[in-house]
Order: sequence, then C-alpha cells, then structure tokens
Amino acid sequence: MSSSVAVCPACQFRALISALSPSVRQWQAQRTMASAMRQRKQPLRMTLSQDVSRRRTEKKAADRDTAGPFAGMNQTVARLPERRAPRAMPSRARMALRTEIRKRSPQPRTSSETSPSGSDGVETEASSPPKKKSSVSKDERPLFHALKMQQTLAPLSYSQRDKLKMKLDKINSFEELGLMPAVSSAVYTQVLPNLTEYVPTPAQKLAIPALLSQKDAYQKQKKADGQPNFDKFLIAAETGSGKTLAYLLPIIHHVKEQEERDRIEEAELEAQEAKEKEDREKRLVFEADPSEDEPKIHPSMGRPRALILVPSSELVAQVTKVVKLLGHSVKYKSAGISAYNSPTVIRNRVFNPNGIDILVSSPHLIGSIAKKEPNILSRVQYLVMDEADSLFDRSFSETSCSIIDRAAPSLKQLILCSATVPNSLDRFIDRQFPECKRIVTPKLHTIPRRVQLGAVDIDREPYRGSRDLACADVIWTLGKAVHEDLNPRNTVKHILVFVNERERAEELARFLAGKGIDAVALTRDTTEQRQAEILSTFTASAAVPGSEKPAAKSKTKLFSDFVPFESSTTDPSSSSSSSSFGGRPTRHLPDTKVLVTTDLGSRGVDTLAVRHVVLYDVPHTTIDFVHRLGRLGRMNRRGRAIVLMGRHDRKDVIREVREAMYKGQALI
Ligand SMILES: Nc1ncnc2c1ncn2[C@@H]1O[C@H](COP(=O)(O)OP(=O)(O)OP(=O)(O)O)[C@@H](O)[C@H]1O
Repeated sequence: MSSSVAVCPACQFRALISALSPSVRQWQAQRTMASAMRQRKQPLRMTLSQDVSRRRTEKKAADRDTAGPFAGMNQTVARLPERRAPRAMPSRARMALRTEIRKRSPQPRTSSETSPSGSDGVETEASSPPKKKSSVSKDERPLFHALKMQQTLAPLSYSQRDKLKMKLDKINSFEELGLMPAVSSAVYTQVLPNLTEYVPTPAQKLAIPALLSQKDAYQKQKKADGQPNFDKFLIAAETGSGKTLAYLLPIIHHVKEQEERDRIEEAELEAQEAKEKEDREKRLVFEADPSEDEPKIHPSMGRPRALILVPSSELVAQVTKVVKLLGHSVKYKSAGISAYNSPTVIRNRVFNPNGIDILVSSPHLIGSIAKKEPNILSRVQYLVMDEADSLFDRSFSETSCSIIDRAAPSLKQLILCSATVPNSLDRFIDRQFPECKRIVTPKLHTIPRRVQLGAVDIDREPYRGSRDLACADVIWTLGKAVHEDLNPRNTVKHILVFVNERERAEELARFLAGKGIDAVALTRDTTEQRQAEILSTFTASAAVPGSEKPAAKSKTKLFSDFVPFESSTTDPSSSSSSSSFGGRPTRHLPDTKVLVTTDLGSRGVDTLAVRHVVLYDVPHTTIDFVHRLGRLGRMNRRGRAIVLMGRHDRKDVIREVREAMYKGQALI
C-alpha cells in the first residue's frame, strides 16, 4: 500500500541533495559556512588543501595533453607543448648545497686560482669539491647535455686536477712516501713481484703520506660536545688505481708502530708484575699463588686494531689476499671473515688465542658479531670503509654508521675509499664529517683512454632487435679476433658481460652456452665456492703491464654506430656460423671464457685478466658506467668495451660517455 502522507517539495529537494555525492554535500556545507560568516561580518578564512604539496601526477598531465576528439574543447588559449629547457638549472637540493658551500668558503675562487693545500700537503680544500661555476673551466661542461639529466657525480675542478698533477710528478718511488722499509719492500716482494719498475700510483702518492702524517697530529682529546675525536679521510681515485694499497700500507705501518709501543708497555707491565709476585711470595710463603692458575689471554684476542669493511664477500676475499701477502714479510696477524664462512670458522679466526691485528669483513657481519661481542670494536684504531658509496647507501648506511659510532672511542682514523663520489655521498660526508680531508686524484671519474668503447645497434640487421643474439655475435667476434696479449701463457680471453637485472644473468648465460660459448653467471645466488672459482680465473693475470700489443686501429670513425667487426665472422646468418646460432650448438668458441654478471662483478673486483667488457644493457647512471668500464684498463692495460643499444636506449648518453672517454674528461 502506498503512503498517503503528502511530502512538501522542499523536503523532497533536501532528501535528494543528501542522497547526492559527497562533493555536493561538501559544496553545500561550504556555502552554509560562508553565509554564516557573512552574517557575522567576519572575513572568510581560506584554508589550504591538504594536498597542496602533492605533485601533479604525470598521468594527469598526460591525460590533459592527450589528443582526442574532445582535446581542444573549452580552451581559451592554445595549449602548445612547451619546449623543454635544458637542465641547466640545478635542482633545489643542489642549490641549497651550493649556497652552503658558498657560505663556508671564505672567498670566491676563479678558474686560475688553485685550492690551498693543508699543512700536511694534502688537498684539504678538496673537502668541499668546488661546485661553483667560477672554479670550473669552460671546456669541461659543454660536452655533456644528456648526462646533465642524471648528473650524479660530484664535480672536481680542472684547476685542482692540474695542481695535483704537478704535485704527483715530484714523487717517484715508495721510499719517498715515508713508509717503514719493511712495508715498502713487502710491496716489491709480495704484492707486485712481477714488475720491472715500482712507481706508486697517484692515489698512493697522495694518500700514503697524508695517512702517515696524521700519526702524531692525532689528539685523543674529546670534542667540546663530548664526542670522541678522530681523523677522517676520503680517498677518491679512479678505478684500478691501487686504492687498496693506498690505505693498507699506512695501516700496516701504524699497526707495526703500535706493536712496538705495546711491546715496551708490556715489558714494563711484566716487570711490574714480576716484582709484585716476588713481594707476594715473600709475604705468603706457604700459600699457592692464585695468579699462576689464570690462563693468559692475548690482549688483542677478538679485538682487532684495524678493521677493513667492504660491501661483498668477493671483496672480503680479494682484500684479505693482499693483507695476507703483505703479512708474509711484515709480520702481523690478520684474518678475513664473510657471511660465507661458518660460525666456527669465524670464531676461530676472530678469537684466535694469538690475537688479531687486521680484520677484513663486511658491515652486516661485523654489526651482528658486535651485538653479541661488543669488545670486537673496542680496540679498533683504524677503520676503513672501502667502496664507501656502497657502504653509505640505503642498504648499508645504518649498519655502517652504527659501527663507526661504536668504534669511535678508540678510533684514530676513519678512512672512506671510493672510485665514485656520487652527490649523495658528497652531501653525506659534508653533513656527518664536515672536517673530513679529501684526497682526490686528478683522474677521478674518468675512464682511461686505453679503453675503447664501441656500440652495436641491435635493431639493425642481422639482429633485428634481439639483444641476446647481438651479445652472442659480439662475443664470437671478440673470441675469434687475434689475441692482443703477447704473453704466450695468456691464451684464454676473458669477457665480462654486464646486465642490469640479476634474473637476466642466468638466462643470458644459458643462451650463450646454447650458442657454443663458455659462459657462466655470477650473481648473489651463486654459491660461495663457485663464486671463488669463477672469479679466480677472471682476476688472475700473469701478464706484465706494457706487454700488450696496441689495439688494432679502428677503421671506422669514432662515433660510428658499430665496432669494427669483420663481417665474415660476425654475420650470424652466414653459412660459417649458422650452426652456432640455430638450435643446438655444433661449434664451440675456443679459448674464451665469459662471465655474465651484475653490479656484483663491477665493484672493486680486480679483473686483471679481462680485456673485453660487453654492456648488455645500457647502464642506468654514469656511476655504473665508471664501475663497469673500470674493470678494464686496470694498471695501464688496454681494453675494449662494447655497449648494445636498442631503439629505447639513450644513444645520446652513450655518445657523451664515449666522447668524454676519448677526451679524457671526467663524467658527471
Ligand atoms: N704501484 C703499483 N704499480 C703497479 N700495480 C699496482 C700498484 N698498486 C697496485 N697495483 C695493482 O693494481 C691493481 C688494482 O688495484 P686495486 O684493486 O687496489 O684498485 P682499486 O683502485 O681499488 O680499484 P677499484 O676502484 O676498481 O676497486 C691490483 O692488481 C694491484 O696489485
């Protein structure tokens, strides 16, 4: 039965309004409030939207600009797409940083001026790398247009670089660096026994005297705010420039000196104890001496003097090897522990009853040991953060910082070391360690001119967009080319292939194996033993630097899109190689070993045996370019890199990187 009650039209309207969408209700509420305000004769207060700071999403912008049947409707002005201005304007963060640096530096410098060096001869001014336009010479910027989009690396002016070069020319041997003779002779006999001439690298020439000169300047007094005081250094030098020895040799020098001081102290203590014992024996003739039953514990058991932290287990093994080699002639106790070692092995190495002087490990492992055994950090005087840009990135930063905090009371030197100084690390150091002394080499962020970079367009025939096929073809071509190494023992070619995604590495290695190539993948999923096996073949090199033939002269122009491959060997569709590119491999590429890897293989791994790198994917940033290409050209060796580029890749970025390499300029 329908209701016979008559409903007035006003009530009906109100019911309809309340059923409408919330936005209408909101509008209604605003109107009511506005009229109430007006009645009270008060000005209407505008409140900001909660979303005012939220950025307009790309999608919305894209929607508005999409062409379509209604795209031009309700417009009073023509909305022509704006021409994008080049990214010359620095970001807000960089502007803030520049302002801060400007405030801190006493006088604006011009390009002709050089930075004042510290009292110890170190380029202490580099502690705030010049970022002002005035200190950057004209010819260093115009090169980069595409790279400005991602400008990730902290700049260093060319005037500073020139000044450093002049300083470096004056040092010619390890003896001039101030190391104790036993340490410098260990370099000749243990680490670099095959060299005919021993000259420290620029990183070593600058860093070793700087780290040594601090030994007496260091003062153990606390800061005004009660915080422990210690010296902070950043060693920033190009890849393959011997940074490991640059920080290790001064540390060994310090450890040996400290050992001598400890020996004197111990002798004094023993003499005092002997005297006390004698007195006791005189007093208690008939009682047993309880101190005789106490087991003697070495003071350095589980408490290293120097701690070297690196981001991966592979690097732990690599650095430990150098530490052990030097330890053969300069006697000290050292160990390396990584997550791959069993708890028993770790315990035996760290808590060796004979003590430990130098420990190499990763932050996560030391962090977890320190939770149970806080004493592990209680005697650390020298703390090295190798690959500092990794150790202070998001995945490591918290652990790394907490280790520094725990070690701080006993710390004398904190040494950060890196081949790349991204803007993020630069800012972090400015914030956390403003008094950090920066030791920067003139070639920081450059890729050696000994390394050639070629590009292969995968969209061209015969690859037709197949990156895998292009990669296999490049490897076949490199594998079949004449070996550039004159050393008859180095007959096997080692090629590194870098991919951006970990998952891709395994797939690609399988694909290459299917094409008759001896390829393996190295990722975080690879077992420890296998990793060690794989890396040993890529890092060992019996070749003496300089014993290489110069690379064959390129027949093509520098910026042509192809590397100069001989078509007879490269064309996968040709009869000679068709068998290897179709289905099951019937041919095998001899004397060529290929390692497909990710960033894991690009950081710090001393790939002396590698002459060729294939960049399967275009690296995301210049930092990746520096590290991946940095596996080549190590210690005056030559190398060739080939980047595979498709239609979606940034060809302009590749072109600029290649041009910078050719001109010997630093990437940005
Ligand atoms: N003075 C020197 N003369 C010749 N070779 C050297 C010298 N110092 C170090 N080397 C060798 O150079 C190679 C590279 O050294 P190291 O691994 O320390 O470089 P790096 O600067 O740490 O590289 P990365 O930045 O890639 O980690 C090593 O094989 C090392 O033995």
